[in-house]
Amino acid sequence: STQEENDKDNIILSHQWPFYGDQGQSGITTPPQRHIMYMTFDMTTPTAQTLQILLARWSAAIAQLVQGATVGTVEPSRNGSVGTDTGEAVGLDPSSLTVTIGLGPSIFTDTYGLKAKCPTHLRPLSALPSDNLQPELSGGDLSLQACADDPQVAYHAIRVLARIAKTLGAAQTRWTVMGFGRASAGKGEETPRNLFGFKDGTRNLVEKSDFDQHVWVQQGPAWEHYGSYQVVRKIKMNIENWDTDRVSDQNNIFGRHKLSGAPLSGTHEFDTPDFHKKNPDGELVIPATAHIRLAAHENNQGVRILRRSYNYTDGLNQYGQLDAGLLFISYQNDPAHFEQLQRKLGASDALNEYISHIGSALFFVPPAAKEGSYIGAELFS
Ligand SMILES: C=CC1=C(C)c2cc3[nH]c(cc4nc(cc5[nH]c(cc1n2)c(C)c5CCC(=O)O)C(CCC(=O)O)=C4C)c(C)c3C=C
Ligand SMILES: [Fe+2]
Repeated sequence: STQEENDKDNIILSHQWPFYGDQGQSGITTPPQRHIMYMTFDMTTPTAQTLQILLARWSAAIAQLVQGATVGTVEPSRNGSVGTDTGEAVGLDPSSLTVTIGLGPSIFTDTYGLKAKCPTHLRPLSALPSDNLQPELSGGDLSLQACADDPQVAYHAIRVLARIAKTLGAAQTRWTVMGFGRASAGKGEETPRNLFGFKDGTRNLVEKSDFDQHVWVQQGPAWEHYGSYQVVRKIKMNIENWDTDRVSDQNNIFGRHKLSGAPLSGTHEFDTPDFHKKNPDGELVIPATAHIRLAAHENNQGVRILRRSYNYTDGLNQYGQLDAGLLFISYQNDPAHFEQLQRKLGASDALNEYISHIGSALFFVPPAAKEGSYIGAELFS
């Protein structure tokens, strides 16, 4: 690659994103970093005050972490003391770290006196066709999405935040996924590939006007504005079977060409798909069951979602096959938008032969904290 490309890459890799702000939390419309450490938590306290302290401590810690700083002493001077920060990110730069906090439906119950504050559209996701969900990979009261260009920086962030939660007696870990090779592109980024070898994120949302229309909550109580709904699906991909399939068949499954990413109706990656085009035999060029036909906004009353997914691997399964897939994450201003798309995909997508949705959760991601405050502060006033 050219010197110019190297410079651009280095600038992106050493970036520092703000934690405090007036609009949405970082890690949503932020151009996807290379790695993710995603974790959910179950509350272990019935006390609203402990939840409040947890959100305040997490916020203060994240504000430090995104600057490449530790959350406290690594090597205390007093002999025999335990360090506050675990130390494995010392010497690594901020690496574009963002940590995004999500609140699950179960936070907004009488237990914490928060029933009346429940975000307008927050509730458990509906059961959807082709769901194969495992309870131990689903749900959670809180979520943390740490993304960074260095996996060790993302890992460290989650590790110290989980430790804070445990020390407070506030929350314990529930399920986690470590992901790599961002499977969606931000503005100006080249479209990356998922583990099926296809470009993923070609027709994703990248413009601010689209974020305002489809991603950020702009209605309802003022504190919800610039919040968003985070849908997470752990989707297992049957890689060995996929690899035995003819590429022409794979192209028909997505409705795009594998190498170029162009829609089957066009020649370049960013050509607009023509869903009406037929071949000389009168057959649809983008088949009726193609993934992009079923998911496109043109065929879904204009519904659009922001995808921010990552590839993951869990090593090998009990048969010695690759145990891997997509940690699908989407942001939208109403979870019903995701459900509308997945209801259709789950019923008819040709891709279903090769994938299985094994984990699922929904969280409300509150707006960013103002300097001096913390995420979710409005819940307690
Ligand atoms: C319910 C939402 C979606 C799920 C779940 C989903 C799973 C999934 N997708 C791929 C790979 C690709 N998806 C692509 C496009 C695409 N996918 C969704 C939604 C879901 N995908 C949308 C809304 C779109 C855009 C459709 C359009 O407007 O054209 C593509 C094509 C390239 C692109 O535009 O991103 C690929 C490839 C996998 C592998 C997967 C589950 C494992
Ligand atoms: Fe997709």
